Amino acid sequence: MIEREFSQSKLNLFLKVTARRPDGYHELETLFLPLPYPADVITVDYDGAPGIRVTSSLPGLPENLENLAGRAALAYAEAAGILPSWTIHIEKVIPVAAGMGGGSSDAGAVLRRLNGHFKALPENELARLALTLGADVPFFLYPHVSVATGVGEVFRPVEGMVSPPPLLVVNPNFPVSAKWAYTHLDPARIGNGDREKLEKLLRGLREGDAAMVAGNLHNDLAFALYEKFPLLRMLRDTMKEAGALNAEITGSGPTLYAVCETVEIRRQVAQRVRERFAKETATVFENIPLSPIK
Ligand SMILES: C[C@](O)(CO)[C@H](O)COP(=O)(O)OP(=O)(O)OC[C@H]1O[C@@H](n2ccc(N)nc2=O)[C@H](O)[C@@H]1O
Ligand SMILES: Nc1ncnc2c1ncn2[C@@H]1O[C@H](COP(=O)(O)OP(=O)(O)OP(=O)(O)O)[C@@H](O)[C@H]1O
Repeated sequence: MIEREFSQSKLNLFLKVTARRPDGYHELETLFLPLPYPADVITVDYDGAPGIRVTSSLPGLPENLENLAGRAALAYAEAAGILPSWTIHIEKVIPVAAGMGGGSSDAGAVLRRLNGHFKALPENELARLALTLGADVPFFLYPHVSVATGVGEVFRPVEGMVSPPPLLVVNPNFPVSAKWAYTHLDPARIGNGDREKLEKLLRGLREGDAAMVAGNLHNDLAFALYEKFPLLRMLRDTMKEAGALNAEITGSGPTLYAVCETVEIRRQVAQRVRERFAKETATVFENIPLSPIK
């Protein structure tokens, strides 16, 4: 038997680092927006030889238990007391080490599918397991627009529908690890604040007010990235000059997203990026669905 599961990506439209914990991890307040595109597709074949195998469409991506999806499957089998005979394949579309949560999303999708299939673990146990795999994994168990605190695992759902403005995602084709981004965070930025910005951002999303969304984006991890990689400043400035209301880095980067007033402006911005940057330098994801998200 083969089952399929979608593995969405995410943007952090707001990311404030509020504290550094003794174990080196950081506490944050972040607004997660799940994106149905780009997304990976995961298939789980339950009828293979004993063991867990993970393959992917992307040459060079870690396989088997070195892949986060494989580690998720093993953690599930152990916690549920199941002898696995699973072959997992990842059709990789989400850029890797991009700040879009790709590996975390695959891991979350595997946990969701396996528990949908076996129904062996209660939700709180599944959430606990997810967190052992990475800070972003709990969000990807059931991706929904939410404000997260803790290390990203305590959720306050955003009430009602949100209507995100037209968004354009641009991935500069080089990787940045989350560890690098957190290590290079200026300690002076750590602390509470910008609450008002987050509230305005949420209001902008609920009211479908693109300018209010664009004016209240925030990412504490972005500053070091702009300083280290001038290409990111060039991409951001190009998108703004081409008509985007604003552009910012998501999560630990280096992917940027632009907030546009209309789909027509988004098209112009995408075209300008494609003209100015070779496709080897930047991948443009333009067709991000616009429908309201619950
Ligand atoms: C930047 C975000 O994507 C925002 O959603 C996440 O905070 C990163 O989550 P992630 O990639 O799942 O992170 P993990 O794989 O758990 O951790 C990778 C590294 O990032 C740093 N890290 C991660 C999450 C966090 N809240 N504080 C941290 O300091 C740690 O140095 C850790 O060693
Ligand atoms: N299924 C997977 N998909 C992507 N990367 C994976 C996967 N499994 C293991 N990895 C490894 O994990 C590292 C981080 O990749 P990932 O795409 O998850 O980063 P990211 O987009 O920055 O995630 P986040 O936003 O959660 O920090 C890469 O070096 C990659 O080799």
